Amino acid sequence: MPTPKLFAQCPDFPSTVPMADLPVLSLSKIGEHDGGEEKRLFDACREYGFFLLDLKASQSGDNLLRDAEHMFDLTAATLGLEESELSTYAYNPPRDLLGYKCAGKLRTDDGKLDAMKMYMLGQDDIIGNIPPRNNPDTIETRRKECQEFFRHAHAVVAVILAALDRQLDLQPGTLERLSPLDKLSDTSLRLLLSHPQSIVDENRISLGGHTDIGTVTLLFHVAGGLQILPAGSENVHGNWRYIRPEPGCALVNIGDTLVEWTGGLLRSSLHRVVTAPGAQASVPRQSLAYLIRPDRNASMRRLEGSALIPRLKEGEQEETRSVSEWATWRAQQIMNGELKPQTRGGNPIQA
Ligand SMILES: O=C(O)CCC(=O)C(=O)O
Ligand SMILES: [Fe+2]
Repeated sequence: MPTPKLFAQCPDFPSTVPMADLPVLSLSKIGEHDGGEEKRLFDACREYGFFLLDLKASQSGDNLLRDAEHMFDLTAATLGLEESELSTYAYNPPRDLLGYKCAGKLRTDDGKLDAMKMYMLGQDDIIGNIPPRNNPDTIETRRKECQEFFRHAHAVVAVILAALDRQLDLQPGTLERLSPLDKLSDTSLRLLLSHPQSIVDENRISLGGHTDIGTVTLLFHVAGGLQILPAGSENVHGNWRYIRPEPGCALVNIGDTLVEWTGGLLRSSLHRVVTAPGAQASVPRQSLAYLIRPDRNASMRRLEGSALIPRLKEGEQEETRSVSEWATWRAQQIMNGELKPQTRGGNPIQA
């Protein structure tokens, strides 16, 4: 992502590192219900759980690119504040995931500590579904810009969800109705920053391997470093593939909730962030993740009304928890080390 302006400020992504071969799909074509483009989207969501979304040549895409650029400025201003000020907004996991997370709070796959500073902005706070939370002035003075980002990002995700409804043979509007902008949810915008190292270790994991818990994530990045583990590959350094950031594109990935809802048809892939490759390692790395979570009271039960989504097999238990109960349970299991995140779903469609 975002615009050529930000890419011009970053050294080139090297062509010599192993890369994931993700398709680039056009938001404008998906918005016009182009059957071929929608099929490619569906295939990518099942094979990789990831694709690049070209936002150019679309009014809603252009709006979002402009907003994302504003959010890059906001990230630099917010995460550039003194640690002593940021720590007064510290997040409080697993109960409250909004606010500031300093680097070194999380354990990565190799047992070391992460290197990612983050600030999480809640959609409910920014849109006004709840009374305003207390955020640093860098954010409070830009509430309007943040609102624009949330609204435009939500509109772009709605186009993807509508295409998934059609491909999954669901009633029109099914997926969007489960994640409305005006209902309480844990949808958030994560502002991320990692600083360059004085001595570069290209294998340093700045954010450990994970899958996203929600439905869909839109990611905006300029410097590389994000990697995905191809399905079926063992989790060793040599198997991870870099994703090359592309100007004018957002990276889209499927989260665990959509794997549950589709009985494992769609895939959520393990991903992580390492040192940005080549000369990019020398610059601060910023990114933005818009993480969509459904209405808190929605059910995690498999979606009904689609002939493609498999029914429960003998002995399989129906998931009856709500979205928020399931998320708390899963986060707790991961924190206790009882569950190791891994790629899920991508199961073949039963004839
Ligand atoms: O910074 C990135 O490129 C990825 C961030 C990410 O995966 C997340 O916030 O869930
Ligand atoms: Fe992620």
